[in-house]
Amino acid sequence: MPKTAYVRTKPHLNIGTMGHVDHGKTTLTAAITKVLAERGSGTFVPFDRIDRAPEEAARGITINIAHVEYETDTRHYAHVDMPGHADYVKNMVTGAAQLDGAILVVSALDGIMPQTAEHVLLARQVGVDHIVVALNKADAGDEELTDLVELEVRDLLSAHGYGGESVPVVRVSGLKALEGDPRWTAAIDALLDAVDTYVPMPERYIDAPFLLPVENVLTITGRGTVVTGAVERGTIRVGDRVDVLGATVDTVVTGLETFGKPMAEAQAGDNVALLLRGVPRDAVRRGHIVAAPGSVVPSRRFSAQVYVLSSGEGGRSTPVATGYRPQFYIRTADVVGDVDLGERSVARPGDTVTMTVELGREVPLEPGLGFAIREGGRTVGAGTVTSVG
Ligand SMILES: Nc1nc2c(ncn2[C@@H]2O[C@H](COP(=O)(O)OP(=O)(O)OP(=O)(O)O)[C@@H](O)[C@H]2O)c(=O)[nH]1
Ligand SMILES: [Mg+2]
Repeated sequence: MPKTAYVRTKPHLNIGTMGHVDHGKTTLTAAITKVLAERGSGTFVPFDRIDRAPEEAARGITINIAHVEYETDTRHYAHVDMPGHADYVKNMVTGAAQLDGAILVVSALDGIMPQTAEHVLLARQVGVDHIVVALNKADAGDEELTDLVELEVRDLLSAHGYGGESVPVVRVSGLKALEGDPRWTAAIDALLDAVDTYVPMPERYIDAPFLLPVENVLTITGRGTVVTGAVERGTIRVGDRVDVLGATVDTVVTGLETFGKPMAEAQAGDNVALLLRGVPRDAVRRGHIVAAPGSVVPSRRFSAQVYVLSSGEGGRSTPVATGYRPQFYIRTADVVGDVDLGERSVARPGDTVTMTVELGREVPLEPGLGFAIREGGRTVGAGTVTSVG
């Protein structure tokens, strides 16, 4: 049976749930899909379908299972549920998830915990400009305590430049909404209204040459290799030629889908799967870039402005010096790089410094591109490319 095509009737945005382990991100994600499915504008995705490794669900030409899609009255959303897992935090810090807004989930029972603060800090650094707060587990929380947690969250957001007084804070219960309790399904509606109205539609660079950072690679027997990811800029159609940088091949897009539905044209902001003609499965990896032919030139050397996280923010407790060799997370790529701090030669935690970096391999770079610096599984710095070469 032919699949129903994706029809673009509403603006598309990418959002996600973030927050401390066990505060209820996945339960809330499932509850959102359930409430919207009952409204007739989406498919219910149960908890155990969201909360499993992408590899296990890599079936057909489809999107990374960490994403779910749904529609409100005014918008189409791709929603990525970010477990406290380091790999997903990594997606967030490199901007691979390309979040236009985020739902910060805070348990009303526990209040702000270390990852609540870490995620707010990272969101700020990667340019997520709008956060809506879900004070979850409000069914089990004491009202006065919940008021205190709300104050605490608003303060945290203000401290990171989010204007805590004006950020919508909605008291929800993912668990009770999943059970169909009308008081709490109404709270999910209120949360979605807050997202619809508070997170503005971002500018999309639809006219720029096509670029997609590869997040995941799959094989479909008999059809070929599929890459998935969010389109960073431009548009693409079946039959278009593309370069795969990293794999250094040129090929043709022979299939195009979003959330399992074929589409005629994908554009900046869309989460898509591209079927590539004649590209061997092991030639393409996460971190490679699919781009309009000749539109980007990869390089190894760049200068950047970098903020070195303080130990209180989860960063290092000791300075870094010229010769430091951490991992650079640039788009979906993870590349080792040699740091040169020039005359300054050392940078202490909490400092903002300029540096030049020599990467271990070439990647497409451009001024303004954000990246994270990680070492031993934790984020130690965040920066922006200022010049290339
Ligand atoms: N009382 C109550 N419990 C909840 C609610 N939402 C989630 N829980 C419980 O909290 C626990 C954690 O929920 P998850 O949804 O797995 O939390 P998470 O934030 O996705 O956790 P990680 O992905 O591991 O970071 C589970 O036992 C849920 O049943 C809620 O609204 N009320
Ligand atoms: Mg979870």
